[in-house]
Amino acid sequence: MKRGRTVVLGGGAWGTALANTFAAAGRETLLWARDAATIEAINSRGENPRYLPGISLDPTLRATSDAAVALERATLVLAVVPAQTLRAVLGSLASAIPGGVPVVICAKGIERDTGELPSQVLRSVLPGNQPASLSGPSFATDLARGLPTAVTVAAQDRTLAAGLSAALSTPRLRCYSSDDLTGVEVGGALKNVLALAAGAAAGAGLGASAQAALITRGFVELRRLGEALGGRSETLMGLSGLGDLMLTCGSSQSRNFAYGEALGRSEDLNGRPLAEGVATAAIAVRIARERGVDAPIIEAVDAILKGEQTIREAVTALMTRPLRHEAD
Ligand SMILES: NC(=O)C1=CN([C@@H]2O[C@H](COP(=O)(O)OP(=O)(O)OC[C@H]3O[C@@H](n4cnc5c(N)ncnc54)[C@H](O)[C@@H]3O)[C@@H](O)[C@H]2O)C=CC1
Ligand SMILES: O=C(CO)COP(=O)(O)O
Repeated sequence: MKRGRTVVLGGGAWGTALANTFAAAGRETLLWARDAATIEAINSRGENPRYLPGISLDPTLRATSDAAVALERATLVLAVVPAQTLRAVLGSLASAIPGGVPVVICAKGIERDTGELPSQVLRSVLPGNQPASLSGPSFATDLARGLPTAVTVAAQDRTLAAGLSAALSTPRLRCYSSDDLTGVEVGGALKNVLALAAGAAAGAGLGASAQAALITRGFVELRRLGEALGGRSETLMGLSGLGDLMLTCGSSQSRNFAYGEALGRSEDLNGRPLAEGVATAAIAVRIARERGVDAPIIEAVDAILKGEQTIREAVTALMTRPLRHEAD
């Protein structure tokens, strides 16, 4: 793949952390953001106090709100805005994104209104650009602090995926390539729903045993739904499925886990940071029903979020389901 300018769209926690990683590795990188104060803070003080407070960014990282100038010479674009805003953001930038340039989506979610995965959204908005997805266990604050991790970069075309993995890997970010775009996207989206469940169990004080049982059975649902949508089992067992599940279901550093925890403690949920799993839970339930996939934990998460069920009621319902063979 031709090496040139990487443009990261989105000045939130993950967009800033990724752009910072590439800049620190000496790659020509430009961060596009809409918030003037964020751009000013990155360019003049090397920090993003709103999304990555207390972290010093690489002095070479530059940010701009001028999409036309940023994207003019882009050879690679990363879309790092919330999944539910992806269509609007890409739509507004469509004329500035050069045709043929791969667009790597780093959002984790399923579009609530359509049931489309981020790559499907991209295909409908930017038919002249090949979609790819970057997903795996990777807290923005870890990466921004220079801590190492490994993720998966997927594209339908195996050669493109391998090229992207080489282009995006740095000494701190090891990118494995995959041609299972659907599996990688579904794994990243559904682990957020299960992190809400794990957080709610922790917040409600259900104990470590329940937590482990919930995550394990939740992972069965992630695999069932992922495979029903066309993802491969081994992908869902990889960094973007199991790997990210292990990370986000075990730490309050995850915004989804922390949201679930607050829910479990009956705390006020207004004004909390982004928790992608909330929107994804609703559409995942619809997709599971349409495809005849049994997903009781995902259903319970959605029902609790909608106030249709209490955590206590959900636990009783899950515990009294007909007994079954584990592997069925
Ligand atoms: N924060 C993390 O540790 C990780 C996040 N992700 C995923 O990355 C995606 C983005 O997450 P974060 O950056 O953490 O969220 P964030 O809440 O920190 O930032 C979101 C950014 O998107 C921007 N944005 C929202 N709507 C926009 C619009 N209409 N036009 C332009 N910009 C808009 C906001 O201004 C903000 O800069 C999510 O799907 C998340 O699941 C993936 C891996 C790690
Ligand atoms: O996806 C993530 C880590 O891999 C971040 O998870 P949260 O969005 O729950 O913070």
